[in-house]
Amino acid sequence: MTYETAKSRFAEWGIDTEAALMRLAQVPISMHCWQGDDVAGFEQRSGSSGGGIQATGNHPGRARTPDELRADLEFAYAMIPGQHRLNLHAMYMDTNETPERDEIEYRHFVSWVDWARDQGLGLDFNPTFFAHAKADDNLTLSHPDPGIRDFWIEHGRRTRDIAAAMGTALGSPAINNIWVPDGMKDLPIDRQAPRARLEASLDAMLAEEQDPATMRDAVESKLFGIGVEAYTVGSHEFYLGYAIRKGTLLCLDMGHFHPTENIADKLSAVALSVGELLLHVSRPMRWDSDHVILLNDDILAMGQALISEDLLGRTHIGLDFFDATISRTAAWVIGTRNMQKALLRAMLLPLERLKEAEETLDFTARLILTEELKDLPYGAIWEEFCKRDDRPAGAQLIGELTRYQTGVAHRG
Ligand SMILES: C[C@H](O)[C@H](O)[C@@H](O)C(=O)CO
Ligand SMILES: [Mn+2]
Repeated sequence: MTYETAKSRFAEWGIDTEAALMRLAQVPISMHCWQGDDVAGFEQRSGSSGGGIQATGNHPGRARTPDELRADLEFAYAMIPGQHRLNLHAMYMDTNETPERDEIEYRHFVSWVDWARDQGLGLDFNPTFFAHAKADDNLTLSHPDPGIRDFWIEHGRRTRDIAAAMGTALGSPAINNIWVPDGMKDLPIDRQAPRARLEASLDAMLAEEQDPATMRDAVESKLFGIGVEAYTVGSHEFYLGYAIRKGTLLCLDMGHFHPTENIADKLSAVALSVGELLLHVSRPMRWDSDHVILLNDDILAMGQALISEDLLGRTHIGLDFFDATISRTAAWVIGTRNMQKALLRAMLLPLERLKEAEETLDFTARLILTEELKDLPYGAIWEEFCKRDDRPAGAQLIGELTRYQTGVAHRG
């Protein structure tokens, strides 16, 4: 079906496809650097990923250097319509020096900033509280040893300064997202003390005021991780309360809740109490497995919540998945495009009509509408979106992804 035919099919429902295409082009997705190298990072002194997160698989083509990772990212962005962002972790420093985590400085990341500027990308940032000897107890900011807490507080402080410098350099605030792996394998006696220590450490880390035009703090909760099955210090209730009281962003990772919970449902609930949200869009399979996101019901619901509840303006969309059993570049491209497709579908809904049916309690009309709308030609609108930005779709995309993967397969 041609775009023009599809456009008139949508117009019959009062839907303006041109407005949707323009709107979608304005939505940046923050693509996570760690899908490109299985969360290994580029520190000379790094350890294993630890912290209960681990990429599984050994598909050829893992990026081994910052240059390889940037080349892979350039290819991936060239396959994705729109202008986007890169979400960088502190462990992805690009330097011949060997700074400890509590010694990192902006200059260790300046090559990323120069590259991002050239590529027209915004940057987001994260302290790395895992893959380090001082995180081996699975306790960092909540560790009972004040020396260990101070080490991580200093690391976190430095990442805020680096994020602010990145935001200043690129003219777009960097979201600095805090996730700590802290927890216990078996049942704790005192669940309160580590949480009180985590709160005090976060307060110390965030004490210096930063300009929100350059950087913003986010906190990411979690249910459990491998090795910390019994107790996570930074649980959802902990961080929800913290974000509300301290005015940080709240990060909702779709893999960090009980498997039957609907994460899209949480947006409108927490948005009444927190100003801005960060999403880690992911696909948990029975646990926080971080599978590449599909265009499935969960992602469609997330897109719909963002559009229908008008939350796009205060939600930063980041991705968090890592699969080492498939082409890593294809994983980025497929996942990011799926997020965009979910947003596009939501932008192509006749929302006023649907909301009116709901407001008047005409649930029959609402059901008829939602089901009939599923037959509209969304694919033709998406293809037009790709075409206008000179991005491939369908068989052409498959060819490009295969060609690139073949070219990087020789890497160890
Ligand atoms: C690498 C990220 O910081 C990490 O995936 C974190 O966001 C997370 O979700 C841990 O489970
Ligand atoms: Mn996450």
